[in-house]
Amino acid sequence: MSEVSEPADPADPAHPADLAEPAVALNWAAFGYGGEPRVEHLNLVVPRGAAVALIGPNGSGKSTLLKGLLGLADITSGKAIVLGGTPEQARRRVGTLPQSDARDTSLPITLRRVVTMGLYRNVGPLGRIGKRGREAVNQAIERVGLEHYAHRRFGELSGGQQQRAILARALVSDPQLLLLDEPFNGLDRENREMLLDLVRTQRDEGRTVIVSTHDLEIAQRACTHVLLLANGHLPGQPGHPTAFGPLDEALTLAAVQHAFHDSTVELDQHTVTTTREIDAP
Ligand SMILES: Nc1ncnc2c1ncn2[C@@H]1O[C@H](COP(=O)(O)OP(=O)(O)OP(=O)(O)O)[C@@H](O)[C@H]1O
Repeated sequence: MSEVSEPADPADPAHPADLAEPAVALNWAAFGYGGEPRVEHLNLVVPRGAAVALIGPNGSGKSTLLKGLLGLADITSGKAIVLGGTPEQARRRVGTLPQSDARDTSLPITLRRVVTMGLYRNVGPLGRIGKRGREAVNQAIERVGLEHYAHRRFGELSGGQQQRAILARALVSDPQLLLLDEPFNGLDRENREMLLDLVRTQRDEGRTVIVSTHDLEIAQRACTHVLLLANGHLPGQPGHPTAFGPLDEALTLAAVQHAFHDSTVELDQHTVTTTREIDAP
């Protein structure tokens, strides 16, 4: 016989009633800039604890979708619910790793300071980071294996270490949703394995991860779901989804070929690779 539980308190963010809500629900949503959609026709529900691989060719709107979920790109039509509210309301509970080219490595600050910045949205840059905050910073740095580098200047770290530091900054506030924009770009094998492991751990701990990538092996090894985006058929048209669902149902060769309609798609054992015809020798 199953147990009868207490009624849910919807005001308690850690309560199961809150966790039963999807992490993201998009209802014919479109996101873009200056009122112009760059990705559209998004109709999907991401359950809590899912890890979604966001895959599509250049320009299909992966970054725009991630920015839209943070309230940093316009919602030009439809509706977007993130962690039960608007993207702006959810932002404090979302951790982000922007694309590496959006990173300023010239700032003369330590890795520890970079990670501490992940708490500013809760306390503000002039707010006091108490003992708990300092412990959270230590834990986030340890989690990405950089405890011996905490006092190094951020700009002196290798690309992979910088990526880990930004990841620690995303994790330090214990976010319920992680949005990672091409975090595997330029990583060597060791950093890549560490990041794959971290995505799996986040998911196992009940957090939701949406990770954009060009690498289908990452989807296959770390994710539960896949969202495939395609470019519009004419230049300048917004991107749109071609498949969304659990990985074993949605990540098929046909669906990938559909998304990358201007590329050659090959299936090699467990790995699917795409080559743009324009780039092929
Ligand atoms: N800030 C912006 N203002 C106006 N248009 C933008 C802006 N950022 C991106 N775009 C346009 O939106 C479209 C989608 O770009 P987006 O960066 O979201 O695609 P993507 O799938 O992430 O591409 P990539 O794989 O190259 O990172 C592109 O046509 C791009 O030129």
